[in-house]
Amino acid sequence: MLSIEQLSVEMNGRQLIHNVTFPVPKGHITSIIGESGSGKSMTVSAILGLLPVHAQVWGDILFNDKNLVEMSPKERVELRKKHFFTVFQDAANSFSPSTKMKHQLFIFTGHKQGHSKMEFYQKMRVILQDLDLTDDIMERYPFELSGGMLQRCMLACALYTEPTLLIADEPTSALDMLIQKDFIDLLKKLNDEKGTTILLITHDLDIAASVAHAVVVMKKGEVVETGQVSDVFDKPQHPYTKLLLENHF
Ligand SMILES: Nc1ncnc2c1ncn2[C@@H]1O[C@H](COP(=O)(O)OP(=O)(O)OP(=O)(O)O)[C@@H](O)[C@H]1O
Repeated sequence: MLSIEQLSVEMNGRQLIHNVTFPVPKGHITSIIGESGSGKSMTVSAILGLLPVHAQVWGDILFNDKNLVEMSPKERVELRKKHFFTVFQDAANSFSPSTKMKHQLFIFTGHKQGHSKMEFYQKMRVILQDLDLTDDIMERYPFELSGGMLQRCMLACALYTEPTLLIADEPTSALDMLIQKDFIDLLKKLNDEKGTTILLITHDLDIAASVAHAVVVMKKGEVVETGQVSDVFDKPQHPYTKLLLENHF
């Protein structure tokens, strides 16, 4: 599905990502973990083609055997629209404050897929219900909804569009503990029921342990360890992973 190979990123003469290699297998949840500044978000920006124009990138980002690094910006936007869906830390920033949710949800989903408004309403209503969101949120503005509700709206878009790859970058960091668990359960459900491949970026080891199949441990722009969650968490090999786990559990 997605394979990151020998990826390096340099900005302003500083190498921020060093020869990063890891797979994101189809149908699995892969979690990138590591402390703040370890390069998790930078790696995601490289995958999404959202690095600043002055960034230099080496290596390969292979998606279904196509190398994203070699694509034109236009081809990358097309591929991203068609196959990827991204949930960021603060959903409030993903929605425009002055537009009702129904218009924004339509733009993120039905419009992208060429559906009529009627088709969109029919499909979205069922999805919202499934996520314990009532219809009336469609008539609300983002500021009238809680952070948890907005994150669920983002997931509703993912459920609607059924992306090949869902990238969730610290999706629960802005949510309180109880809602975090609900959201993670929903991610798990999306993976279990739809087989959606998920790349989950989190600094929260409990979350990675509870939901991911595989983990990628990053430190200072490098991958220090990768493997199945049970292997890495039960028998960490790298001293940095051991330290992370010791300081956590
Ligand atoms: N736009 C930028 N220009 C230059 N350096 C940057 C930029 N964004 C991030 N960095 C640097 O790149 C390195 C990796 O940062 P990154 O944001 O990827 O870390 P992270 O693991 O996602 O951390 P966090 O969990 O705090 O978001 C850090 O040293 C950071 O200071």
